[in-house]
Amino acid sequence: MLFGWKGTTHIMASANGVASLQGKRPLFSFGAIADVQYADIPDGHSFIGIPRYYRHSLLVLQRAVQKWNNHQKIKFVMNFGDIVDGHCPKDQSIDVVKEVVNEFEKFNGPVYHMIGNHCLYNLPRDKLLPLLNIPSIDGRAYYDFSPIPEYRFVVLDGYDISAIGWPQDHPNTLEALKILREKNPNTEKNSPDGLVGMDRRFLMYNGAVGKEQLEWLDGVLQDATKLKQKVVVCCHLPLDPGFTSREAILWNYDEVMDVIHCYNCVKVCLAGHDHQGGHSVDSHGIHHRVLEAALECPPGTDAFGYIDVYENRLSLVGTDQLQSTDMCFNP
Ligand SMILES: Nc1ccn([C@@H]2O[C@H](COP(=O)(O)O)[C@@H](O)[C@H]2O)c(=O)n1
Ligand SMILES: O=P(O)(O)OC[C@H](O)CO
Repeated sequence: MLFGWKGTTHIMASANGVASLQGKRPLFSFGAIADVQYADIPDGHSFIGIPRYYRHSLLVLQRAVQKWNNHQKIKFVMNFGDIVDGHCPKDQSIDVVKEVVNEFEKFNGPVYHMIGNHCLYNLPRDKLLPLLNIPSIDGRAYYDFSPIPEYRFVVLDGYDISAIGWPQDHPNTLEALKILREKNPNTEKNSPDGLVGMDRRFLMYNGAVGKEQLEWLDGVLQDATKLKQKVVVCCHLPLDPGFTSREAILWNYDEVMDVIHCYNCVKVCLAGHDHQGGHSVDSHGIHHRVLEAALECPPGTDAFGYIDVYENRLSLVGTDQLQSTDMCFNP
């Protein structure tokens, strides 16, 4: 990790950057929002007492869609997961997911969703993925797309190996439970108590990328390299421990980054889940930007943005809580 910031401490940086950021038109732009976690319930707070505004988050999303539509040059929108909160009454889950998806669909263009732990607390994969329009075989929720020939987006499924979302006897559930048993001795598998350093990520609300998905990722990056495409990797769970809470990272972030670091095509990794947000640049010059959560915006404030994509940088233009960030790289 070379530099970064977390929460409100912002360190300006231009590590592998570019002399002038002015004067060029973006190749394209896309909208971004994370952790809407809507539920029709009164305000509450996280386990450590951070306020959560379950109803207001839908208003944040509505204002986001309005802004993206008014902008007129937003090509698509990325939703970084956790569309609905785990506290949503379960008899409302399907309707609430539909309601939030419907708000996203008011955007005049494609919307790409990814799954988060809270989505999976509400619905199993076979119900959830069709509602989110995630193309899927056997419940897998990873995919890629290329908005222009020069760029490829890879959406990872961070709950591929997970104790939530798969049937209880599914091999992926069993593999996840084995990992949790080995790595987290607490009875409450969401508790990091007693876990040291990076081991604090072995919590039930996180997960891992499985072997098949890793092989798929390798193939996509090989192909992108052949096609001279730059790649943006998106995942609900952050992939870099630089300036992210250790309790929020993908279990096998190291294996995923080992694959990514075999190539030069990945320039930026984007994530949600760690609600306070952050930005780091890893040892290979890859930017990791974790987006601040819509759920934790006090009423009247926002956390969404859009990203202008250039040949040599991604420029995140944030609203209110979502900090603007320039991510420069060698093209
Ligand atoms: N230090 C912690 C943090 C969390 N937990 C457990 O995880 C659940 C989810 O936490 P949120 O902050 O996302 O609401 C929480 O209900 C606890 O069960 C914990 O044990 N210790
Ligand atoms: O979105 P939650 O409730 O799973 O919270 C995740 C934590 O913020 C990870 O640190």
